[in-house]
Parts: sequence; C-alpha cells; structure tokens
Amino acid sequence: MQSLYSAPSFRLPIPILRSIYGTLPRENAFCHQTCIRANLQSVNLNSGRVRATSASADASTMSIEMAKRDVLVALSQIIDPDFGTDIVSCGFVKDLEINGTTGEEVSFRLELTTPACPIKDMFEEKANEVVAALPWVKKVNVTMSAQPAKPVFAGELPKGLQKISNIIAVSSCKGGVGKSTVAVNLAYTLAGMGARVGIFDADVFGPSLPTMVSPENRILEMNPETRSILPTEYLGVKLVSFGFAGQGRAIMRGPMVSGVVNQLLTTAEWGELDYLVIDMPPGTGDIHLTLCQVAPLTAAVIVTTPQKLSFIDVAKGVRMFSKLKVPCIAVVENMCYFDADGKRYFPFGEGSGTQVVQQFGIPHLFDLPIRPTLSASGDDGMPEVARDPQGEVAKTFQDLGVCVVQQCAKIRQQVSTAVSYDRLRKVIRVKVPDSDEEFFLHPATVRRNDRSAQSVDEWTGEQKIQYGDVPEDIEPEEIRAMGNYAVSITWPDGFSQIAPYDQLEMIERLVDVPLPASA
Ligand SMILES: Nc1ncnc2c1ncn2[C@@H]1O[C@H](COP(=O)(O)OP(=O)(O)OP(=O)(O)O)[C@@H](O)[C@H]1O
Repeated sequence: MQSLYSAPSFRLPIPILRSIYGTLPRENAFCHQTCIRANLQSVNLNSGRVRATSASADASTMSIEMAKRDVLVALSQIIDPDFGTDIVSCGFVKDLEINGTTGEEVSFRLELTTPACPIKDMFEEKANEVVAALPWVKKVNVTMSAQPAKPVFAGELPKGLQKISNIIAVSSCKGGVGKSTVAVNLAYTLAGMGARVGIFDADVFGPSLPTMVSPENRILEMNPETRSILPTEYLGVKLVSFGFAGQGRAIMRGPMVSGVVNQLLTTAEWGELDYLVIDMPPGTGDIHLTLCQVAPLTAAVIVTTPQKLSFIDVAKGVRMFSKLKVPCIAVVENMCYFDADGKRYFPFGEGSGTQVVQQFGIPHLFDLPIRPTLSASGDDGMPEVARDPQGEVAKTFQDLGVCVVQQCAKIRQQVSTAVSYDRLRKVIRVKVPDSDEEFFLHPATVRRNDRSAQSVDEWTGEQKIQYGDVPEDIEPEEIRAMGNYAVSITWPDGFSQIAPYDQLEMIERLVDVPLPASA
C-alpha cells in the first residue's frame, strides 16, 4: 500500500486537510508542498491518537489555500502551445474559489488574451477534466473570458488607436492581386472567431471596401462634440474608408493623401478592437511609411499571385516591412489554380509563394484558388466567408485567421521579452530580433543616452543631464515594449525613457559580463 508520505499531497480531500490542520500547532501549518508531506506523515503515524478538534479560522484558510494550490498544480498540466508555457504561468487562471459546504466545489475563470483564441474550447475542456480528476472535487465551474492585451504604451498613440490590441496590415506591391479580397475576408473570419474587428481601407485613389461590403449607412458620420469620425458597420465589423466619406475617388497629391489617411485612421472612434485590419494601398510609397509611423502595426500579411513578376514585387514589400520592423507573418498566394473537368490547372505557374516563404523565412503560406464566387461576393457586397462559412474558401481563411491570432500573440510576447533587465548581472539584456544573438548594456549608460527633451535641449542640442547626474548603480524599475520599435524604461526617480531599438543597438555594449560568484 502506498504510504501517505509518498502519495502526492495534493490528492487529499479538503475535509481531511481541514481536520489535519485543525490538530496541528499553527507554526506547523506550512504551505510549502514538501513540508505538507512531512506533516501528513506525522499525522498518519499518530492517527490513532489525533482527533480533529473544531477547525480554527486560520487552519481553514490554510486548507483553502492548499486546495487552491492543488487546483493550480492540476491546471499547470495544460500547456499553451503558442507560448510553450502552462496556463497558470501564462496568468490565465483568475478568480479561483473553493466553495461548497465541504469545499468540494471549484470555480475559476480562464482569461485568454484574445476572444478569437482558436483553442479556447480545448482549454475549457481540459481545465474541467484535470480539476475534476482531483479526488476531493465534486463540481467544477469554469467560465471563459478574454482580456485582450492592451496596446503597448497606449498613452503615446493617437486617441483613436488607443484601444486597439492588434493592427494587421494586408499588403501587396502590385494592384489587382486580391489584397482587398483577402483583407475583407480575413477581417470577417476573425469576427466569426469571436473577435471585435475593424477594417480600415487605406486606399483613397481606389477604395474597394464600399463595393465589398454593404452597410446600411454608407456615409461616415462625424461626432460634433469630439469631432471624431464614427465608423460605419456591417455584420458587426467596423468600417472606415475614404469611399464612405461621400467624396468618391480622390484626386490628390502625395502629401495630401498621407494627411487624409492619417486623419481618417486616427480620428475614427474605433473603440475597443481586438484586430484592426488595414487594407493597404498597393506599392511601397509615402503612404505606407505614414501608416507605419502613425499606427503600431503588429504584423503584415502579404498577398501575391503566382507570376514571377509578383515575386519581385513581394520582395520589395517584405523588405519595406522589415525596415519598419513589422514582421510579415503570412503570404497568401491568390488565384493559384482552378479546377475544371476533374483536373487542376495552374494558369499563372507555380512556386512563387513557396519562393517567398523560403527566401524571406515567412512561416506560413496560404493558397487561394480562382473562384467565380469569390469575385461575385466581392462585387455584391457580402464577403465570401460570411456568405458560405462552411465552404472551401472559408476554410482557407479560417486557417489564415488562426495563423494571425497565434502569430500576433507570439509577437506580443517576443516584443515584451526582447529587452529585459537581468537582475543577477545588473545589466540590460537586448535580444536581437530573429536571431539567438543578444548583448548587454550598462543601465547607467542607457539612461545617459536618453535623447528626450528632458535630457537634451531640443533647440540647442545641449546636454541637460550631466554624466554625474546618473548614479553608476542605477537600476531600471520596469521595461515595457512600445509597439515593435522601442521600449519604455521606468527609472526609480519616476522618469520614463523611451528607447528605440535602433538607439539601443548604437549604445556601447558590455563584454564578458560574468555572473556574480554566488549565482
Ligand atoms: N481568388 C479569386 N478568384 C476570383 N476572383 C478574385 C479572386 N481574388 C480576387 N478576385 C477578384 O479580383 C478583383 C481584384 O481583387 P481585389 O480588389 O481584392 O484586388 P486588390 O489587390 O485589392 O486591387 P487594388 O489594388 O485595385 O485595390 C476583384 O474583382 C475580386 O473580386
């Protein structure tokens, strides 16, 4: 028979734990697991003589803490495949409570970072299963919720963008390859997965959105008090396009276009969104730079067609996003093939998408066939994925949607760990994106290199903070990611330094940083 000592302590029912702790002196009511085991053994040995007295308030609190610990241990068996970490470490478990007359009912909430999480049902099912498997548990109440990640450094963003968690650019370098078709269907797929979604049509010369969707209200309204634009809506997705501004197509010069796009995007009252999909205009011009500067793009999806010429253009687009530090997460190769007479035809050749994926290391490739229904649904204002949610095209978009959700979550996590403070070595550790390389910076040097108005006179360039003003042993209190391009470092004096990655790369590095002898 297995001894109590070797039995995992978290397998004990709450009532037993209560009676045990009720008999133990207070200082023995440890909560560390190994200590609990030792206590259980001694109780077991003495079980003939130990009689449960009425449980003290402290002991019963402790039992509840123990029970919670059991539950957390059980839940930590569930791994989030995207983060490679268990759901307890990810911080998903909230409001854990032990109820019921004898403490056999467990309630908790799993709070995910996106309502569109493709595996939320699996999480719910597994959580129920592992907690119900605890021998003392009679009832499990799991509720699911989502608390989308707050946009990093929301306060620095234009007001209209402050509550948007992820911004996805759908881009192509050539016109007419199906970029708007992909942007619109991707947006409605994400909405179908439970996310709050908006579409921004950034093409003022040839806006496609008004043709591809049919909202009742086809003119954007202005909130007279806040002077902000109210997006129109169709099937639950918020929409802003110059085509809904009552102006038709624009005849404008470059700088005017950037201004209009900037204003439309940032003054729209988007409200809380999980994903804003931006249908970029074709090419790699000024407008792209404006958009990337104004909006912290989380990721880009590139749309192309199989021709060789498209490949050359796509390469330009990938390079542009790479310079702007926006990760390209997927390539959609549109109009790949069509099926007729039981055969598959590839009218534009094959392999261009695969080449993009291989050459630029973009991890995901999605093929879309030529489909008359896709064209027809684009023309009559009902996205194909909404019209035929079970169809083949919708399945491909579902895969793309899952990819976007997972990659965005990963990107946010990577960004937040790209720059961190190593307390043991007392150095700022910077990981170089897309490589295993990392380097170390001396915190005081980072602080001394601040280029903000607090440290350097904007007009004269004169240094306001002197070398000696920064203590040699200064340590950052917090480092947080700011979009994809910078981190915000909070120092003990309350100063918040914004350090772009480019700037960090230029700062003198520490070499041969040893670990302290005690570590
Ligand atoms: N896979 C497809 N099968 C059939 N028709 C398609 C497919 N993809 C796109 N189309 C059609 O091709 C036309 C161009 O598509 P779309 O407007 O999405 O391209 P675009 O790249 O956004 O163009 P622009 O650069 O003009 O904005 C549309 O009529 C659309 O319905």
